[in-house]
Amino acid sequence: MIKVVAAIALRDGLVLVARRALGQRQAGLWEFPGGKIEAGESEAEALARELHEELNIAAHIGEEFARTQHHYADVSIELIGLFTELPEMDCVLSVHDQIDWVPIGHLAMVDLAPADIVLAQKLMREFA
Ligand SMILES: Nc1nc2c([nH]c(=O)n2[C@@H]2O[C@H](COP(=O)(O)OP(=O)(O)OP(=O)(O)O)[C@@H](O)[C@H]2O)c(=O)[nH]1
Repeated sequence: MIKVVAAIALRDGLVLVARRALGQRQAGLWEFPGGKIEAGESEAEALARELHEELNIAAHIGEEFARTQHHYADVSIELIGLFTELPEMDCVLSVHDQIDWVPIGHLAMVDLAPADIVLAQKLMREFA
């Protein structure tokens, strides 16, 4: 089971999603940005590192929102969503080709990675 941390960034009823670029696993699908936890890292440290690597931003990582497990054909992941505050600055994309702030209530219409659907449903229940 691979542990993956993902940013749940909320602002004025919107949530941040990012689209995986061509050449990535699950290319074209949207996700909450983040990545795998490396040896010796806490969940928050891993997410801060990933957001710096992927979006070139220094984020403040907060409490856990939710965690869920998903079994893909070739890999099983535990996806851990952590509330994240992003600075008001432009992101520089590397593994994504687009980012968007979408109304939380519209998450059902976003083409999300399958593992993310449980988190999206909880966001819609609690914040939409
Ligand atoms: N970051 C992220 N990964 C997700 C989400 N949902 C989901 O199924 N995943 C999957 O979890 C895995 C995380 O991999 P990643 O590619 O983002 O992580 P990483 O940067 O550490 O990977 P790498 O250095 O091995 O390329 C991928 O298989 C990705 O498709 C999500 O919301 N955020």
